[in-house]
Amino acid sequence: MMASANGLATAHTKEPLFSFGVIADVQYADIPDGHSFLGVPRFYRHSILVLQRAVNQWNDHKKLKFSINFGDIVDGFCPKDKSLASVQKVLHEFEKFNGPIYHMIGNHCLYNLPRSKLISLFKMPSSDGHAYYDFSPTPEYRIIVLDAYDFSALGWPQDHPIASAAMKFLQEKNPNADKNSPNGLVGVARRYLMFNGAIGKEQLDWLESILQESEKSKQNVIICCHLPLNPEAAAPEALLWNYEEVMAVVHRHNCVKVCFAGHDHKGGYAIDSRGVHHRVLEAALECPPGSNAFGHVDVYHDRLSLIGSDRMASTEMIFNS
Ligand SMILES: Nc1ccn([C@@H]2O[C@H](COP(=O)(O)O)[C@@H](O)[C@H]2O)c(=O)n1
Ligand SMILES: O=P(O)(O)OC[C@H](O)CO
Repeated sequence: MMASANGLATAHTKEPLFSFGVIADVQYADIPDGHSFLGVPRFYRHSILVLQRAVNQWNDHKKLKFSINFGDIVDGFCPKDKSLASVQKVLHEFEKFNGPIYHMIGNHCLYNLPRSKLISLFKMPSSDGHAYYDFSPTPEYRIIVLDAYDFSALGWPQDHPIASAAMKFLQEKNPNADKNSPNGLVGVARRYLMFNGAIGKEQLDWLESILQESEKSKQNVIICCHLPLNPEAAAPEALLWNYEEVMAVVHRHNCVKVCFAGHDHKGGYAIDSRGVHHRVLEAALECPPGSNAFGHVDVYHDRLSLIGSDRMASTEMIFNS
């Protein structure tokens, strides 16, 4: 709390260093409403209206430096002859935002289009065809966007060595005939599902080098990944296969303050044993007509403040050090 001129205590009157918009799991498709495997309603046509309202609010805010889309812009039930047009339709809505949009690849994106096509449609600022990248919006901060499907059975041609290795890995971890079924798997082992994936060795090395650089430059780091990295913040079925390996890299350094994710549509929040905040964002797809799930993040030296609309909970994330 701070003392104000009229003597009343007011919280956080300082201007943020910068602010950015967030939205997750739009999963648009021009198909009737449905539900998840577990019976949660999904509103495939309405979700693009949520995105439109997000972009309007982001533009009205006037001071957002950029926005981040946490993946799954089109649903896997989208008829495959409509995949490209549907992805383009959603991207067209994002393009109405008065600033850059940073995208990431989700499993539903990969049910629709190959990763190479998505990387070019999303205009990812990565070199040599990777779907992971980083950028620094102000000297004090760096944002890292991870590719959760780098090592995955999705999105690579079926005869690609990564697809074969990922299928072999899943065979070893999940004995079910349906590799999307967690039946019989216990606790966090329920994450070994085909709709999840992992950060490959090269990407892990890249993450390590970026975190070393950030630490040297005294930058705070925000990690964004379609798949959650913390079991307290998400259902075990939603976790990145090698979340422990990624968090071991993160915890070797002191610079990562917050990890954001999508994928687990109900959303979640936890602070891990090392003080890193994990915020899983509520999905646009599961907003009943007229409701919303998007927000913006105000970034300060010592904290992040997520201001959510409606179904997206607001969260104050104060750093340890
Ligand atoms: N508990 C579960 C959850 C999912 N599955 C399988 O995954 C597919 C996709 O699930 P959604 O939640 O996105 O609908 C679903 O069709 C099932 O094959 C499962 O087996 N058990
Ligand atoms: O977005 P989906 O359809 O892959 O669903 C993901 C699950 O909610 C993860 O538990």
